[in-house]
Amino acid sequence: MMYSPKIAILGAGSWGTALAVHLGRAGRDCVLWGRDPLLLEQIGMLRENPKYLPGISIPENVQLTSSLKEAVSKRDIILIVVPSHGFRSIVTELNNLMCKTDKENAAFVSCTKGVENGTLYFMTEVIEDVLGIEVSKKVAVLSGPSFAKEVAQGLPTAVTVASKDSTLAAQLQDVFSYGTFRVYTTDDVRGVEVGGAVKNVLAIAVGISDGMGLGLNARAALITRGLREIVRLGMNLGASPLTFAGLSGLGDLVLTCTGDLSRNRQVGLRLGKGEDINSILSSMNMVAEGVKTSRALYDLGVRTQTDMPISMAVYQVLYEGIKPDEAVTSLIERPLRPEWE
Ligand SMILES: NC(=O)C1=CN([C@@H]2O[C@H](COP(=O)(O)OP(=O)(O)OC[C@H]3O[C@@H](n4cnc5c(N)ncnc54)[C@H](O)[C@@H]3O)[C@@H](O)[C@H]2O)C=CC1
Ligand SMILES: O=C(CO)COP(=O)(O)O
Repeated sequence: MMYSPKIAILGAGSWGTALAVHLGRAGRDCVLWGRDPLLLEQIGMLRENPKYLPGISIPENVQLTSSLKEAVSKRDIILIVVPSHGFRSIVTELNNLMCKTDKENAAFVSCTKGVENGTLYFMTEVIEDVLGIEVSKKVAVLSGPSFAKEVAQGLPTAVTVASKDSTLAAQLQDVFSYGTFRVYTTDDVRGVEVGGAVKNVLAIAVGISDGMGLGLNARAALITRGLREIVRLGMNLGASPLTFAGLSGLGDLVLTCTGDLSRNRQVGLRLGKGEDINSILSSMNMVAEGVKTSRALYDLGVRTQTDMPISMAVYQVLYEGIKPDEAVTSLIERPLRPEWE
């Protein structure tokens, strides 16, 4: 019998809306939840999200609600697509409002890319911490190179679903794969989360370099040495190095560092041109995860004794008032070393 799950998508920003559009087109039973009732009402009237994904029509079969309780009642799959700083509060609300049976029956899928400040938890760890679910059983991650706008436009996209539960990973692969959207599976949950979180910080670094006009050689160097940082951290956290050559590693790193649709790259470009981080952030209506993640990554680097000079330089620019050109100089003047060690 065909697997026909009921899906809830929590977060009506650009990515949540794009996923709803995609799943709606695939004929899936899905409901999109957003915290802003007025926006949800507007989306319902226009059948598009004017704030986060204008110009893209949302299929009629996508249900809409601003009631979290209603969204997650009797759902088989719950996609969490809110920024990492709001992730814990949503999961805590779920924990409080879902009945035991609904909690036990649902699979929880993080579509968020970041690390929680303070705890330094990845999103599946936040889920486990709050819901007390063994990660191996009911948790998955969806990640990879996937600009919301392009997914919503139906352009070819390949992503990765990671879960320790191979049956769940295969079910999600089947649920999401439709049209030009291809899904691969892996059991390396932590590796996929590391790649998705760190690439946002590195995209800020590449944006800074490009914004300063440092050229294509510098861009390639930052991406390649940045990948080295992802691999080092990932391996210190028990991930498989192979994961970082995949879609959620190199794939998303290249996309975010070079694609102008990236909000993180845009933050970097503007920093590189001399703008102040506070004025950049106050002008944006969307999240650039790398800004908050760079702080958590700094702490994670210290805790795991991982050498991550590019990520650290981004942290210094964002939080310690170091000027972009000083950060570049300090990277270039580092002691010379073998490429692999
Ligand atoms: N936009 C993209 O192309 C992609 C984004 N992602 C990831 O998806 C996550 C969400 O990003 P976007 O949808 O792009 O962000 P966005 O900035 O477009 O929208 C964020 C949404 O979350 C809501 N929100 C913010 N704080 C919240 C909270 N505390 N509780 C509940 N809702 C809250 C906002 O109202 C908004 O609806 C991020 O981790 C991002 O890295 C992943 C792949 C692609
Ligand atoms: O994660 C993304 C694409 O895979 C989106 O990147 P930004 O958050 O930088 O826009």
